[in-house]
Amino acid sequence: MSYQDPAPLDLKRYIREVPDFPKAGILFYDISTLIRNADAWQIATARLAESVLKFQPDMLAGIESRGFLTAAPLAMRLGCGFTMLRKPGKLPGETISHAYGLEYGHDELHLQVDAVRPGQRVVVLDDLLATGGTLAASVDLLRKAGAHVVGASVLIELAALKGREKLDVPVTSLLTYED
Ligand SMILES: O=P(O)(O)OC[C@H]1O[C@H](OP(=O)(O)OP(=O)(O)O)[C@H](O)[C@@H]1O
Ligand SMILES: Nc1ncnc2[nH]cnc12
Repeated sequence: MSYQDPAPLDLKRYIREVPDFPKAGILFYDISTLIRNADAWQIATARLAESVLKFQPDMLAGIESRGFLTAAPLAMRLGCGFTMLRKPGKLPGETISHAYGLEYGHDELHLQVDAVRPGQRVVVLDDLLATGGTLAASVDLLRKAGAHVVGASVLIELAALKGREKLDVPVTSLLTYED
């Protein structure tokens, strides 16, 4: 059964653009204003589900923290498991990690070594693709844990930063900003 969009809603109207956050020169795309609107968030989630469904995932992986917001409702909707890629010091048990650069700094992600079963089809979710460092690190970690990473999906893509070029899996995005 395929999802029928009830209205041609322009989701970009719900993304707040904040200049110079978190530091000078960065234009921050704030999804708070999208997710606080029930109708807009429901439509965004449904459209995202439609784009993720074609990867036929067994499991969705969400990236802390805004990636949890996109991945968790989709996992429920698609009947998939959900696993978390987390910032340092948050996950118990044995983890693997990867440090990476961001548009506005550096960070590190961790994944539990037993987070996925070998060969499971995993789609990694985030709210936004900028330089691609975060998603590239996530794909790397999921593969080290034995996953078959079949795709990556985001709400927002900042195309000028060419993050997509860092990824060797197909990427879907709902809203593309050219600059
Ligand atoms: O493509 P990149 O240049 O790697 O940037 C994208 C990442 O940056 C933001 O996360 P942030 O680390 O700010 O964490 P948050 O989700 O906890 O706010 C965003 O949610 C993505 O995860
Ligand atoms: N410009 C931006 N807006 C919101 N989240 C981001 N993550 C990385 N770059 C970002």
